[in-house]
Amino acid sequence: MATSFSCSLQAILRPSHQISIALLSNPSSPSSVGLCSNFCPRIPSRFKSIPSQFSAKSSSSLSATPITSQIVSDTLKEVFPGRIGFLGVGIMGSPMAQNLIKAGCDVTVWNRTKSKCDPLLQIGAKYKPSPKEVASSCDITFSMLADPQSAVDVAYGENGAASGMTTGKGYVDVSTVDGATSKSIGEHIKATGALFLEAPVSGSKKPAEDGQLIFLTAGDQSLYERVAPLLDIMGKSRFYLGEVGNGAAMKLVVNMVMGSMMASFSEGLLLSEKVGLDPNVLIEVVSQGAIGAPMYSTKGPSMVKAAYPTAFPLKHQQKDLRLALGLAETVSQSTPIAAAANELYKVAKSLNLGDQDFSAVIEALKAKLQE
Ligand SMILES: NC(=O)C1=CN([C@@H]2O[C@H](COP(=O)(O)OP(=O)(O)OC[C@H]3O[C@@H](n4cnc5c(N)ncnc54)[C@H](OP(=O)(O)O)[C@@H]3O)[C@@H](O)[C@H]2O)C=CC1
Ligand SMILES: O=CC(=O)O
Repeated sequence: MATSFSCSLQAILRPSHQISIALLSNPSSPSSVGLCSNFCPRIPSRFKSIPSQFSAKSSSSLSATPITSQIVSDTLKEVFPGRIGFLGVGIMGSPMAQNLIKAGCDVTVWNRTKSKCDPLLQIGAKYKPSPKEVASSCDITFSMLADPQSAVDVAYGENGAASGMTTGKGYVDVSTVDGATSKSIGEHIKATGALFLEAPVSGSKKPAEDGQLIFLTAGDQSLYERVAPLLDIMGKSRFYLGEVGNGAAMKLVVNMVMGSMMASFSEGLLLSEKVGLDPNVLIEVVSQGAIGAPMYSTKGPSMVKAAYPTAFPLKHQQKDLRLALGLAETVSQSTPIAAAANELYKVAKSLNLGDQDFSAVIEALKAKLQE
């Protein structure tokens, strides 16, 4: 109970931080300042991380009244008085739905493989046997699917979400897909009278568990504002990028860079070893310098041990590179580095590494070196 209360408190304060910061930093109320620094340590940094020109944070409904669990739950009802559906509870969808449930939201889940819903049902989620039934019983439905085909099937295939959508409802697709797929899903949703937002996320399994994702949204702005408190439960920042397709494009460009970085890092690890250096020292040097990225220090040590515990499946990284190359094609931009990286991920997939973490791309390089 204590855990779920503090989780709710943090989640509820986050969407409303502009006013809560003002109230809690009142010099006449030093104990309130203590409460803020104890319970919302991430507020200052997340505040900075949301570029004001892109964000449309909702205003606060919090008051200076001492916070009790009843007030927290009332506040949640005020910032989001609705039922939430979640379609697809794989590596990402599961912790995202879990954070909504822990924050006190009324969440109904569906997954193609039903057993993956069980841990969520145990902590209070409801279950419906099809995307259609989830959408018809919820106000807002999120989907987190593997790829364009599954996103389409779940959105407007047989018994898809669109067949349960009506005016007043909203569909938020957080899967990583290409812009054309997203637009097609948006058109089918809007044809029902409902609203559509694409909102792919940057950040992997751990950021999803920690509620630290970055949402790259585009589409209906009123829906964006309506779901902002929910995005703030699951993420640390959110960007509103305008027309449907822009969120997908931003996500693909980011993951194109990430895939190339991982391939290049793999090459460096293998070269360092070959010339007699300790690759663990290379990881340390890279991490301390200007090219340091959390990805290198978190994944590097296990890569040296040839272990690839899955956070971001390699097959999804290859899908993102493929889609990014398609995006570049639409504007006739040459992307030779991403194209070379994509070839490596394809080799890794042919070595049956698709379900391993994308850092397993190093195995494709090892195989090439042995040729
Ligand atoms: N993992 C990561 O670090 C990140 C992933 N992403 C993106 O998020 C999305 C989900 O990724 P992740 O959770 O890692 O992947 P998973 O492979 O763990 O989950 C994929 C989900 O899609 C479902 N699915 C796949 N095919 C179908 C289908 N034909 N019909 C219905 N459902 C289907 C799966 O159902 P089932 O359980 O039955 O297989 C599962 O729920 C992807 O687009 C990925 O690129 C974005 C940011 C980070
Ligand atoms: O899409 C993957 C990620 O880490 O972001």
